[in-house]
Amino acid sequence: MSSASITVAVIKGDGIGPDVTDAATAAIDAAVAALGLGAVTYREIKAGAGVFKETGRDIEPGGDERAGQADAILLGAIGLPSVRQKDGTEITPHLRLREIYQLYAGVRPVRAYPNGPQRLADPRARDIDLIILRESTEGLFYSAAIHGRAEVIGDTEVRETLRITRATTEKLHTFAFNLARKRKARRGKALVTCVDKANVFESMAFFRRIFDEVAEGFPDIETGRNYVDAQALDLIRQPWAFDILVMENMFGDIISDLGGGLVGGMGMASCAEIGDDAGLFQPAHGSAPDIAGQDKANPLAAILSGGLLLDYLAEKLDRPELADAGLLIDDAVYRGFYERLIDPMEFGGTMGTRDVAATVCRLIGEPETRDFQRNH
Ligand SMILES: NC(=O)C1=CN([C@@H]2O[C@H](COP(=O)(O)OP(=O)(O)OC[C@H]3O[C@@H](n4cnc5c(N)ncnc54)[C@H](O)[C@@H]3O)[C@@H](O)[C@H]2O)C=CC1
Ligand SMILES: CC(C)CC(=O)C(=O)O
Ligand SMILES: [Mg+2]
Repeated sequence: MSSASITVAVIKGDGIGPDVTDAATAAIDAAVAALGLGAVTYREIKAGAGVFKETGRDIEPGGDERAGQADAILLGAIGLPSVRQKDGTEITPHLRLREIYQLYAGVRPVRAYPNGPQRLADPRARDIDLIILRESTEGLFYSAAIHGRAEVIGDTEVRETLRITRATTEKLHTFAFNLARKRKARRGKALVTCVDKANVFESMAFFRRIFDEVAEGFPDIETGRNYVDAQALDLIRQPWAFDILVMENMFGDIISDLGGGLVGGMGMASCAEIGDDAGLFQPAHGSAPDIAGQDKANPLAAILSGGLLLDYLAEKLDRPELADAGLLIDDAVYRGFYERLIDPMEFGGTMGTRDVAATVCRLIGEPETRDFQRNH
């Protein structure tokens, strides 16, 4: 078993970003320590609205490059509504990182835990376990990734481009079907639904056509097609009926917050952004300025993103034991809810950021946590 050091670039960012990032690194450390897998080296990179306010740059010099030199990138949250560019938009170096490293596959799990937070009264909502797969480099975010890409016509009109390319869309759908095969091996079933607006937009008809083409290569996986407006309805009406939802960038952004809300709130919304050579892991939520600095943020989205990071490194570094460390984080969160040991303030509970993080880390270190969810 290799115990070569793992290097993770850490961008804590703004608002609650630093607090939830500290929680994620603590959980990662606890998981690798529990399995005796050696140490993780963290290299911090300063970026965000705070840095922009101080220096006029959204990331420290050389930060974009150094982020890509690590084995993976861990990010908290970036942005403050009070800090804006001259064009009126916020500070978004993370969009640029997605573009530079072509992190096209935004994996955003939406999962209900037993005794965990619920927003739907229907008992079937206990079975929610789906993945929003959000294309993360193009779509309607293409103009936003790099400032100045929008077409500004004096003070009378602004045009943004919705870009769908065959190359990225083929990779995205292939990623979706490969993920479906992995989930089928574990759960016995898999369904990939293409979520689009192919009734109206040519770009979306193209997105769906490529979905159909890629699907032909995966006859073992069930497929579905849904318009995004109907999908929003279905996610409230019968979210348990879905498995992997693959969609354009902007749709994925919006549907992700709906997904977080379904299983409690944004503090449950983890995220992996994966490209061919790099991966960035961050909660799907923002910097939550309304609760920043009060120890109120739920760190579970960041902690679960840390689990996704370890799972990613298992494959990237060819160290399968790191996937066990990732599962240990997942098992600890599962056990924490199952045994009612985790009670975040986000859901009216008593536990602040540090308390939730400490509880998860303690559970990670207890032998009975191993394989907990598979035994329950
Ligand atoms: N990936 C990123 O770094 C993102 C950054 N942002 C930025 O964050 C700032 C705030 O944006 P908002 O639209 O308010 O979205 P937000 O996700 O920060 O907050 C939305 C709501 O969810 C709550 N919330 C979010 N995360 C939480 C957590 N971990 N625990 C408990 N409650 C949580 C907040 O208190 C707020 O009520 C903006 O500057 C925005 O641009 C927004 C989304 C993603
Ligand atoms: C740049 C971010 C503010 C976009 C966003 O909301 C997200 O990535 O989920
Ligand atoms: Mg978002």
